[in-house]
Amino acid sequence: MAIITVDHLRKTYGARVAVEDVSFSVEEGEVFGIVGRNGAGKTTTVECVAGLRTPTAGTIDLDVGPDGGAGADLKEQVGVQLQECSLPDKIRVGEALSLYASFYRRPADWRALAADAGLDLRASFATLSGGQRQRLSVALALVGSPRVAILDELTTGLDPQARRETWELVTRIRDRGVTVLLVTHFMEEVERLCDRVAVISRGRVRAVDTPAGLVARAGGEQRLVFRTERPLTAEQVTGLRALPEVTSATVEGGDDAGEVTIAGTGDLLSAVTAVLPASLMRGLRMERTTLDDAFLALTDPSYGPSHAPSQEES
Ligand SMILES: Nc1ncnc2c1ncn2[C@@H]1O[C@H](COP(=O)(O)OP(=O)(O)OP(=O)(O)O)[C@@H](O)[C@H]1O
Repeated sequence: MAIITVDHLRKTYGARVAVEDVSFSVEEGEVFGIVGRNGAGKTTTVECVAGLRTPTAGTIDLDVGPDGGAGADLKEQVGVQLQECSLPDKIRVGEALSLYASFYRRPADWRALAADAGLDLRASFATLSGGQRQRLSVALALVGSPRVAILDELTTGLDPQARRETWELVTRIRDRGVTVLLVTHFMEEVERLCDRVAVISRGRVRAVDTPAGLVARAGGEQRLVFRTERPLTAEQVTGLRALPEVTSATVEGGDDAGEVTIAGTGDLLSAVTAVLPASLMRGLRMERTTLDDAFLALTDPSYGPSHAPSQEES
């Protein structure tokens, strides 16, 4: 069942079109990723979903409460962690959480949230590391017991250990049944956390799929690259190209130094070694299409931070 349905969302800031035409739906209980280059319109999209910005056109349906996710109910049912978590330096973790809890009719057990996020209730905000601040911002987003958590660029700037701890926290949130809308730049994060993902480029959705589905769309191909001691014979090349697993076989140079690249699908290595003994191959390596390749193929490199606005509008 879809808990969020975004239909032909458009958002402009004055003459600037931040989101041109975005549609997707998020199923209850999934981690749904929004990925795109800088300035693609990700934050604007999730801010519209959170009710923090008013769409210029299009609709957003949230199936989160008896009144369809409007007004006070929306604020209670959607927890938001936006890019920067900023609190007064001297406020303690426990004070921040209990203050936020007081805003809600049905607050979560904030002590348990802090424990789950590995936070010391007595620590002041100024003393927290980047990872601890991000985990505090997630705990603050969850303090109203929302059914949907929106997490925007949660792990940007974190070291690998802090990033992993934050990923584990997101996994636990999902395991508790909270639907997660996750904005990210990191394909590794998408692979680890997201059930499905929308790729946004220039304010439009280019694809909505599982991470594996996106890789498959980009070809999902494997490449075997190696050199041979002796040049391949014409029969060997013809035999390789005739294999059903092989989509192309190219030989560069054609002499002893020639590099052979065989692209294909399925059990490519077994198929190729049945025609060409592995003992003939030198420096064999296998390359695969990655989620990074898929992301780059789906997004437009000419759009980026250089399109930043000269002034803030709302
Ligand atoms: N308040 C605003 N006023 C004017 N323009 C804005 C405003 N907020 C965003 N924009 C512009 O709208 C476009 C989309 O911005 P948005 O922040 O949604 O992109 P993003 O994909 O989240 O980017 P990033 O990954 O850099 O955070 C950009 O060109 C941005 O400069």
